[in-house]
Amino acid sequence: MAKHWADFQYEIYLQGMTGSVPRLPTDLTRLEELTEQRLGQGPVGYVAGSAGSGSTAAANRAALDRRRIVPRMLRDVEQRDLSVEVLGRSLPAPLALAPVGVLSIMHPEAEPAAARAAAAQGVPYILSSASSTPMEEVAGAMGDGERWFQLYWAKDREVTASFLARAKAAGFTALFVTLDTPLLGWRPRDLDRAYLPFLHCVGTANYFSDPAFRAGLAKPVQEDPQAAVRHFVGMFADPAKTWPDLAFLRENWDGPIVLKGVLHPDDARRAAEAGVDGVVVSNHGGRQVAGSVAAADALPRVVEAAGDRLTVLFDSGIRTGDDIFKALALGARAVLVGRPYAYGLGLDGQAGVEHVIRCLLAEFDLTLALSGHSRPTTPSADDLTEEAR
Ligand SMILES: Cc1cc2nc3c(=O)[nH]c(=O)nc-3n(C[C@H](O)[C@H](O)[C@H](O)COP(=O)(O)O)c2cc1C
Ligand SMILES: CC(C)CC(=O)C(=O)O
Repeated sequence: MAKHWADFQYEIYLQGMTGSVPRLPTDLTRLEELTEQRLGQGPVGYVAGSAGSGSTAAANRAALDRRRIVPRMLRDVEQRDLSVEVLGRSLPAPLALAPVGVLSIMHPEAEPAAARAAAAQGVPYILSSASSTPMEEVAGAMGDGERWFQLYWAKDREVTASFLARAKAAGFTALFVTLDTPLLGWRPRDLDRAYLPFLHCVGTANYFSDPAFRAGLAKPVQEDPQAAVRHFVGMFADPAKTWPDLAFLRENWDGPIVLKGVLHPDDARRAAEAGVDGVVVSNHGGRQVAGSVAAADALPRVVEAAGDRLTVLFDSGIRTGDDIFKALALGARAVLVGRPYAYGLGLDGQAGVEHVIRCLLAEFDLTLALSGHSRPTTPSADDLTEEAR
């Protein structure tokens, strides 16, 4: 019989017969608290935090919780295949690791450890351009793993061009352009501690090692790290960009381009007209617009607008296997997960990230089967019911 992701469940029980239990909880919602106990409030506040009073992050969860699965019976779910095609690649399951910057605040092995975990489990890793490690080093850690690159679209054209050229040379195939962060959102949890993580990784980070970025500094990074961070904050994103500017990226990137942070169906239509390949329906895990629509509530309308012109991915609030099922039933091809793997990294390095991937996919595999499906492409709105708000 084919190996299923759900086999992880019995692997755990069978190891229990020799007295061993998992090092981390299998309910991933417990990881935040454990990470805070281990690493303290500054780093975990940054990762866990969100915009304003946290209403968008809460709405993301509520929109997924409000939708309930209506399981179907007697549909032969013995042989299951979780693979999906995304951006011309066959993925072993509908999951990728979301771009999460500055991971050295979680663990000294940072992005390379997360990337190795993704590669070991066959899941794509989307490297943040705000990585605390130069992209070439992360790529070198990944072996054959699927490498996707996330771009903050800098004010400075030379910096953007340098990032695209470096990403291409390092073997990254798809480009995820994040649109929802032309400015940093209002994040009280970080503001109250005056905690901005970039000073903590100024010596190593991807930006600070970039030749085009360094060319814009009056003094070397090591001589004046605060000035380097100030320069970064002023140029990493560009609030003046508009849709026609996308032509520059299309001309300078050969592979698939995906726009991350689309919530309105008209923006999905514009994305299709601009000739990009996909969108991520996302509100950045609730970190940007306080009071924003919940990502899962925005998903069906974007899927409808995209039709078959765009691949629609989803993130913001995925914590369990049933969340993945619901996102697919609402029309997403695959999902990204952010904070849970950052906590896994903080608690147990590469092994912690692998644990998070395996738990999510084992639970998803079981949810799929127990709901009457054997393929991730078959759940639909018909499998869900929506409870009153
Ligand atoms: C600490 C942290 C850093 C992030 N850094 C980036 C980033 O550099 N680029 C980006 O596009 N998104 C970034 N995101 C957003 C994630 O890619 C993703 O959209 C979000 O985490 C999904 O929500 P979830 O954490 O609830 O899974 C970051 C999120 C967190 C929590
Ligand atoms: C603003 C970025 C540099 C990092 C990010 O995307 C985030 O903290 O959500």
